[in-house]
Amino acid sequence: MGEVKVEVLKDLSFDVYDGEVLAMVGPSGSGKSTILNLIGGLDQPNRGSVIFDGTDLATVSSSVLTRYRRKHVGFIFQFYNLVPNLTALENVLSAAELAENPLDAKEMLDKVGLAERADHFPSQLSGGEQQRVAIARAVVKNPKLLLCDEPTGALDFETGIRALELLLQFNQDLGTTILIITHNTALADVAHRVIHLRSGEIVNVEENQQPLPPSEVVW
Ligand SMILES: Nc1ncnc2c1ncn2[C@@H]1O[C@H](COP(=O)(O)OP(=O)(O)OP(=O)(O)O)[C@@H](O)[C@H]1O
Repeated sequence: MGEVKVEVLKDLSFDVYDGEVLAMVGPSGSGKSTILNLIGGLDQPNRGSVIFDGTDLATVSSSVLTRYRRKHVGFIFQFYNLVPNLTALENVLSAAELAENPLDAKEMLDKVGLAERADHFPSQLSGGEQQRVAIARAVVKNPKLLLCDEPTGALDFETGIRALELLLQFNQDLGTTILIITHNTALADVAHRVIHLRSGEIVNVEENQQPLPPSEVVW
């Protein structure tokens, strides 16, 4: 940033295993979003590599990166990021149309319990419902990787649990690898592995021998 050098991630190295649910937890500013943006192909690092199935995302062109995002990555954001002038179904269809092997958009809306609300616009849906549409939109592409940035951050406790349950259901049914970044350490209890970050460094990696079902998580 001009004269100011901001070193965000330092000597950071980790693997994400196929089919796992991995949580990255750390305080504000620890670098979680930066990591998600690198893995999601939204940013490229100044140094180092980000390897997905043998391809180093750090060195590919922006069009290769676009294809990578389109084909392999589903994003879920804290504030849903639905397109306001498209209905719930159209939001899901818009993602399906970009994908090579999409799942059925109506079926995905049904799986998140919103088949009846398919023709409603985001402004006509509650926060939890909007997040469920966002989950359907991310999953309909049938991506290898679901990247979730504080997926329960804007939801009340019960609605947050419901969103978590849906994510884990897709992990089980489709084998989708899920990476959740959060400052809420309670969310980490549902993950298979947890990486703890502080100031751009990994301070600890733990394996949850018995991940909790979302219904038993409390925050
Ligand atoms: N585009 C940028 N330019 C300069 N510094 C940046 C940029 N993006 C992030 N940073 C800095 O990188 C560090 C990590 O930010 P990041 O957003 O990855 O953290 P985070 O753990 O996701 O935080 P939060 O939980 O608050 O979202 C912070 O010090 C931030 O100021």
